[in-house]
Amino acid sequence: MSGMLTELRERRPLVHCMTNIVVANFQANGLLALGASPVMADAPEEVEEMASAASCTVLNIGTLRLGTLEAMEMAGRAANGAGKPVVLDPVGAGATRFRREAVSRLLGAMEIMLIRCNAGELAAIAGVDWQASGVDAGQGEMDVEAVAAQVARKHGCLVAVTGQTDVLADGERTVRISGGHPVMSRITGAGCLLSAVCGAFLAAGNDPFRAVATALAFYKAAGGRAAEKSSLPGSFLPAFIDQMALLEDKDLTVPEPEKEVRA
Ligand SMILES: Nc1ncnc2c1ncn2[C@@H]1O[C@H](COP(=O)(O)OP(=O)(O)O)[C@@H](O)[C@H]1O
Ligand SMILES: Cc1ncsc1CCOP(=O)(O)O
Ligand SMILES: [Mg+2]
Repeated sequence: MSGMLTELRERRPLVHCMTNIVVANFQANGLLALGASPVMADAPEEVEEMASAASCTVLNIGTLRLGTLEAMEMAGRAANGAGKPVVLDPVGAGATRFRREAVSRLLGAMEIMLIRCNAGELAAIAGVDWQASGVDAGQGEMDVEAVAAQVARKHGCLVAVTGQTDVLADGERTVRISGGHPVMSRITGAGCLLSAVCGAFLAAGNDPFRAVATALAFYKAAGGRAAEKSSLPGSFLPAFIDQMALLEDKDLTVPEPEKEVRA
């Protein structure tokens, strides 16, 4: 039986990204290195057609404008109608009122399969008091696993919260994925590309929880291996892209989920 990474490369999913102006090129190159096929498209005139044709749609609010928010709602509904997974990356959700309201509009307008965020963005979505810092995780106190599970239950989706250790929750089960390297937080777009990588794995796998856990493990492994070549941000970047192309199923360890104990 072939593994999920092999399956993904054979299927070469078309990943429709509605993304920010900072990371579009990095996201496209990372998806290509992984073995997926990226397409960036956010014009309202074409997003429904693109989202229906693509294998998944990834919505990223990093440099959102009102017109794009409306186009994202159209794309998300079209993806839902075509049975394709939608991933939301709520970049900087806690930074401004516009971003908070955009996230709640998107969550209300469509079925989102996965929210992939950092701790600060999770806090903003859950309404937990937090010191936001632009698009970075910021500072605060929160039981990440409990809050991720709560958000997953509320919105009926998977929630992946990344950082030194990643947490994936579906409201019933939780998995923690360690590894990677701190240099991953010193390049821009690591989270944005990961959200798109999760979309590619969701499109390739039949079990969404397992697909996202595998995507997180893949990304941690690529980051860890690249950091062995260079842990300086500039030279880490190309090494990271290379490792995404080089990794194989046998290099991945995907931990088993734990059942949530609820009061
Ligand atoms: N201190 C760290 N140590 C190891 N891996 C990290 C660290 N910080 C971030 N990562 C990894 O970097 C990737 C992007 O996560 P993160 O930095 O949380 O996203 P974002 O860029 O959206 O804030 C994830 O794979 C995460 O596991
Ligand atoms: C710096 C910046 N500003 C708006 S979007 C963006 C990129 C954020 O990327 P990531 O969340 O992956 O670090
Ligand atoms: Mg981010």
